[in-house]
Amino acid sequence: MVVVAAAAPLGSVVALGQAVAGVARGDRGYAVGWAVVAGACLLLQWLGGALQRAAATALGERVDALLQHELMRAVAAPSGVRHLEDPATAALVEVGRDTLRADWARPGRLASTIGGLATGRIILLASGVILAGFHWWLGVGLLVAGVWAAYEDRVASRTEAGHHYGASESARRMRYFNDLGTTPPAAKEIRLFGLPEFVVNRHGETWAATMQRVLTPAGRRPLIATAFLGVVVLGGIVLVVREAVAGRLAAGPTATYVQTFLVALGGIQQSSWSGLQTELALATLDRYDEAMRAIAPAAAPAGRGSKPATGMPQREIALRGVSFSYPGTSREVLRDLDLVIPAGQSLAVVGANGAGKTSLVKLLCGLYEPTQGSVAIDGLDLRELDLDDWRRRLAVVFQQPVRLPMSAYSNIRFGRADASPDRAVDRAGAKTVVEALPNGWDTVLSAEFDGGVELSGGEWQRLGLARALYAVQQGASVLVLDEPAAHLDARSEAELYRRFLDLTAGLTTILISHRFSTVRQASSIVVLDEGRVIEQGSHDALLARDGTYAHLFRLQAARFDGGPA
Ligand SMILES: Nc1ncnc2c1ncn2[C@@H]1O[C@H](COP(=O)(O)OP(=O)(O)OP(=O)(O)O)[C@@H](O)[C@H]1O
Repeated sequence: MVVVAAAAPLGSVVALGQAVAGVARGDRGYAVGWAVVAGACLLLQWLGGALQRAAATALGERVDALLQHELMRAVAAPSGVRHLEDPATAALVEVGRDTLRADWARPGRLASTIGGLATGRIILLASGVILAGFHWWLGVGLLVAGVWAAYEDRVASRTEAGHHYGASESARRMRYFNDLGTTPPAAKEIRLFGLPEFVVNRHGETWAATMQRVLTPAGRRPLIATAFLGVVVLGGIVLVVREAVAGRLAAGPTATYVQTFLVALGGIQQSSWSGLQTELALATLDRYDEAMRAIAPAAAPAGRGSKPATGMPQREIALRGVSFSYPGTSREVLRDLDLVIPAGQSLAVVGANGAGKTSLVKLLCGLYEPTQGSVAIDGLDLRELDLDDWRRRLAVVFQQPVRLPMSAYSNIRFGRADASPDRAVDRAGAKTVVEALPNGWDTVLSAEFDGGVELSGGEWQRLGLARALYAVQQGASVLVLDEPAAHLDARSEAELYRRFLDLTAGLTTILISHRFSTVRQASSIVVLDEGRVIEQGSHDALLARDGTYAHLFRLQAARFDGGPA
């Protein structure tokens, strides 16, 4: 198709030259015949172009989708989330992901840009050969001018691609301000705090700063190359016309040579545009490779375990000497922490904001590994266990349960085997939520989709609890509840407390909560302070000890009773 795309315009030039020669000679048949050939060439050029575009689009879309999938797979492969929080890797992944979507830099464009580049180059070469038939040095001159212009274009394109990536940090900031100003999540606060103007201005300032770098003035060399090309083309045309006027060149070849200059210019322009797009797409591929290389080590950490976690925990979950810092930070959020959670019992974890409660749960789920010490299940280090198998034993409700923009049923089932969700929903107190959905279990839980609905924070939390109880129904035996009542209304919260022992019976339960009315029902309670266990015992034992727990408990009780307990 590339050859057709290049040959057709040149064929029409030669054919038109012959047609003009026929007209000059008064040979009607000859002229009409070649005019038809020229028309056929132009038609072929149009048809070839359309086919080439269609094929390139189909191929390009496939290439882009494949790259997207590979990137998603690579990002999802690591069993932990550490790689997503390393700023350098996260930035690379984001650049890779964004540019795979950005129309101007999609690698799939290579399918058409390489074709355009090749077509332009063939046209230039063939034009040089045709013009060499007039004067060999004119053909060579055109080739030299075209190659030089193409080279300068390529250098400029590379610089431009570099600028685009160099500016990716500010591009991200621009998108952030754009989202702040135009999407629902921030809309309320932005207006209430009188910030719309501020957001628009910050977007504008970031744009101006970015453009200052991107739109650098062209150097002198590209200008000289363009001027040289102009001299060759204009000078060549003048020369051809002068020879014709002097009677040394017939009408046919005159028409052919003049048109050849114009077709050659079109070819150079096509190479130039396709070259820029090619450089941008290649730069995206470079970034993509870099991102894939950066994630690769996280996907296969040395010595990842494979021992089955079937039936675990039978005895206990034990954290021994555990210290932990988040990637890229030096602050220890857990410090030399020792904690044993007996199987089949409930443990409540309390402590001030930022004490490390959720971080402890993340270690338990194997989302991060301790910086020091170990998390062991029935005496086996978590690093030796098959993590997927261990996670099937867990039913976790995080503070903000993930909200899938899918059916209510998918939100409950969440990767587990098919079964009736009714019992789990009933036990979680989420029955009224599901009953109110317009399409029942099939209702999509996002207003962004047709027929979808938006749930409140409390309704999502009840579904989150139902999701966890469904997982228990499917074989999970460790229930982790991180602030399960934070968004619940007073009645739902009271109901949850009332049924806490029923919901957690026989399960190893870890409950994180600031609400002492739930906490007190756990078999054992630990108080965390700055990443350490400072108190542990039953509710009564901790009250009798009259330490931090007793103090916090009385403080909360006083709020409800209207005076100190
Ligand atoms: N992804 C993260 N990267 C860096 N630091 C983090 C990250 N997540 C949490 N932290 C820090 O770790 C500390 C402990 O956080 P954690 O979420 O474990 O506290 P918490 O006890 O659950 O608090 P809360 O009661 O407010 O939920 C906090 O100081 C927090 O800033």
